[in-house]
Amino acid sequence: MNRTNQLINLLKVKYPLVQAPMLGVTTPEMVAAVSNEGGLGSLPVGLQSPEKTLDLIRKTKALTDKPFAVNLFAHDMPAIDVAAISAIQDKLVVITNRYGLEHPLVDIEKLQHYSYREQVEILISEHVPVVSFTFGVIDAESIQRLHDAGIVLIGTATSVREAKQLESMGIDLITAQGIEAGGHRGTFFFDEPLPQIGAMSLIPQVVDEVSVPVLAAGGIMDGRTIKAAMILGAAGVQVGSAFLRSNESLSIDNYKQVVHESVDTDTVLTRAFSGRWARGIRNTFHNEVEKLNLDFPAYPLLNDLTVPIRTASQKLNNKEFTTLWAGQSAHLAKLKTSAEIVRELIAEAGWSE
Ligand SMILES: Cc1cc2nc3c(=O)[nH]c(=O)nc-3n(C[C@H](O)[C@H](O)[C@H](O)COP(=O)(O)O)c2cc1C
Repeated sequence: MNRTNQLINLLKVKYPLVQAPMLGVTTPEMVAAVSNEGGLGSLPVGLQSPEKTLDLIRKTKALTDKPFAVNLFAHDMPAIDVAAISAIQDKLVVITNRYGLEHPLVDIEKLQHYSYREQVEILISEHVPVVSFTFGVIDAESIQRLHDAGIVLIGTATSVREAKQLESMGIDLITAQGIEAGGHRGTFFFDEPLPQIGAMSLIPQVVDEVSVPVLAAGGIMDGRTIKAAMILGAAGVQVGSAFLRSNESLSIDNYKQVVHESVDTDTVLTRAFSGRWARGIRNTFHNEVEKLNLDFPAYPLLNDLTVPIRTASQKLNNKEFTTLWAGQSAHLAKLKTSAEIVRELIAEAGWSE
């Protein structure tokens, strides 16, 4: 069986097309629309409480009876150095004051402890068919429990070394995330410089080194890029930025507009919002935080500190103090329904014939 058929059989989908999980952008409506069209929608629940996770899964199930993936963040919570984090918050307040932005302060002593382990129980009891994850590998016991429940696992790799690590832990499918990709890098080996490998180089090298099917991610926006990824050896594709401007996207109007007007050089990698490297369209917040020369705390501590700033910015439809995560090809994203986007991708890829 070729790798695409293997992937289709594993995921129980009609087409080898996965909508990338995009926390803050993806809605149950987007996930269901993609799955209903024969692709695999992915519901992001990284950093969400068990209650919210359950609610989102149930909302999605109410909209589709097709398989969809639920996406976790596979990191552990770091220890919190209250004094150091408070000092960073003080620096952020100077910025927001200067721009007259509302900034409710975070009580650092009460920062929530996220653990994907609590979510694993919900995924099992809700009989979720596919679980994907980023920011590392979930622990061996969780892998075993999810596999015992018949759940297919997809991990994210940004280098051959990470892909091999995922395969060695028994992960069923690997998303090879090129440097073009919007949002956070899935990188999880921190003993080497950040891998910055483009999809064109990453996909064939990962495909050569692992035996499980590989999903290509990063810069895939249309039939041309799908076909290129498949020629490079991908079994299927994972598409994110193409859905940024969809009707079902949570992104504020200004975000959709700036994505539309963006050019190839507008996105950059930044640690400004979360302490982890992520690709988005540069704005005032990036520039101001970069000037601070912060000693970035482990994820998600800076993320927690910037949530109120982003929320305030979004309320005002202000694009300067919120995340504008987008891939290098985001300019090609279309203002359509998610179902229309999927149908177009399938037709352009030549899969509907
Ligand atoms: C707005 C946004 C949010 C994202 N959030 C997540 C997430 O929650 N989990 C995840 O695994 N990947 C996340 N990603 C990365 C995507 O899974 C995927 O790698 C990327 O979108 C592919 O590149 P493209 O944007 O060029 O299509 C996000 C990407 C974007 C653009």
